[in-house]
Amino acid sequence: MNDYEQEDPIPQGDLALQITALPRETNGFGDIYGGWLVSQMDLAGTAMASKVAGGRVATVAIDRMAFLVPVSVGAQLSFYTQALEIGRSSIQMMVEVWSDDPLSNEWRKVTEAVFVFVAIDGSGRTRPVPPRRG
Ligand SMILES: CCCCCCCCCCCCCCCC(=O)SCCNC(=O)CCNC(=O)[C@H](O)C(C)(C)COP(=O)(O)OP(=O)(O)OC[C@H]1O[C@@H](n2cnc3c(N)ncnc32)[C@H](O)[C@@H]1OP(=O)(O)O
Repeated sequence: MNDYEQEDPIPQGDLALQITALPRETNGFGDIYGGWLVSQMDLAGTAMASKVAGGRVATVAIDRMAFLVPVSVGAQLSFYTQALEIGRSSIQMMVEVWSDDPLSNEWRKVTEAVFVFVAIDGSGRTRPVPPRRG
């Protein structure tokens, strides 16, 4: 079994975004385009990272990306995020995408990646992530 195979079929982290995959997001084969999925993952991760960072963040890296299964048009996609590691200015965030396919009635993980966000100030310079409260 490799790192990406599903040992535990339960989403990890907090629900950050839900969206329906529409026909306009397909590639030439009629499957949902991976690049669109990546940009939605970035939006979900940015929303959660900016909460952790207490303000503006920038995506500095995307690591360990895996597309596990194709996404069908009409699938209800749920994006889950989990902060894995918080450094001085950086936040490593696992982003998982789960699909509820109305045709097959299947609920499964379709992709995951670790995004690295960096807390920045209004001038685009790094700033420390504030200490967590509580
Ligand atoms: C079919 C599939 C097709 C898919 C393909 C289609 C794509 C389809 C669209 C997708 C869409 C994607 C999503 C785009 C999302 C945006 O567009 S966001 C905008 C793009 N990002 C940017 O513009 C950021 C540009 N970078 C910067 O401005 C500077 O790098 C930053 C962020 C100010 C950081 O500056 P720096 O000099 O690197 O700072 P430095 O102090 O060295 O590092 C800061 C921290 O980052 C960490 N760090 C820096 N670099 C890295 C790295 N590479 N790795 C890990 N950590 C790092 C450092 O370790 C440090 O951590 P701490 O110790 O402070 O915790």
